[in-house]
Amino acid sequence: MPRGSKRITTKQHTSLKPTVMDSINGEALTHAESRFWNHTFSFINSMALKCAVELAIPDAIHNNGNAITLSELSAALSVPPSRASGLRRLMRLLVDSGFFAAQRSHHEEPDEEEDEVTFSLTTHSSILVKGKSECLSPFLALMLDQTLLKPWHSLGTWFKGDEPPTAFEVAHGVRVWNATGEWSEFNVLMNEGMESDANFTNKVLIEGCGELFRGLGSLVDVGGGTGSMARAVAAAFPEVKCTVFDLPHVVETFEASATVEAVGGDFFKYIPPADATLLKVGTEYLLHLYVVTKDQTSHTIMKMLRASPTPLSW
Ligand SMILES: C[S@@+](CC[C@H](N)C(=O)[O-])C[C@H]1O[C@@H](n2cnc3c(N)ncnc32)[C@H](O)[C@@H]1O
Repeated sequence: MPRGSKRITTKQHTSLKPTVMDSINGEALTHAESRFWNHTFSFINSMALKCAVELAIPDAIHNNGNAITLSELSAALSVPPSRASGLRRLMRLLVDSGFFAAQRSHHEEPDEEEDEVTFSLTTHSSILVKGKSECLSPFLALMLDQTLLKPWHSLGTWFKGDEPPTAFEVAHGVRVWNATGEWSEFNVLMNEGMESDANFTNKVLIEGCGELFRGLGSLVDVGGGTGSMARAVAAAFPEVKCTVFDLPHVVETFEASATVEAVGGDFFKYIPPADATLLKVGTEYLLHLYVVTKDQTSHTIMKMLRASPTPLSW
């Protein structure tokens, strides 16, 4: 025994207070391990979906009449034969998570041994087909882009200091809304991602609160991004003059119309006056959509339960 070290006798050992570990039986340990594995590798689900969107798999299935075999898919995506088994595994994973459906069909050829699987879209993947107004692919591309994933790797460091205020700044040395101003590709990714998300909430906004907008002369959407919501309000209520208010680099390419214009500025310093102010705010688990009318009454249009990464990482 090395000098200085102390032998722990059986007696000493058994006299130690029982720990949680002592009381975990084999079955519970197996559960704990499988929970641990599932949690540790849950990023695979996000990355597999990201890959499917990058390869445009939902579009390939849609363009093929919503039924495609693996070999047809490989051909449509120009995936070389050496990657065919990888593509099969990717599809299997996404079938498991409900993004695609798989149906086996028996070949009529007698020498064909394997059943061929036909993949089709499910409701979950139908919202990833590009070209439709309700398509969340740009949102996924934004949220799973390296720029927004890097802050998650800095979360531990962020917790250990008071500064800077966000994990995004720990990772990149700049605030997220300054980054969109400095990195043009990230600005496009952000604006397209946010717009695709807004296209989803527009319907609720228009159908859910028509009465609120009736009689208004003007409305300003604060942090309105590319103006998807303002345009939706203006289309449904042409008598409401809508202003999109956002940072100058976000609205610089905005195409104004008779009822929608854009103003660039910093909402901490100034907000253009209007009969009503529209604000979309995300918290940890809720998306809030507010309209504040001239008499300072705040109307909550929508509260949608959904997880948001912003309070932790941006
Ligand atoms: C999370 S995005 C929401 C965009 C849009 N409202 C939507 O729902 O899709 C937040 C928006 O606020 C804008 N923003 C951030 N800081 C701002 C500031 N200080 N002044 C004006 N706009 C700002 C960003 O450029 C971005 O477009």
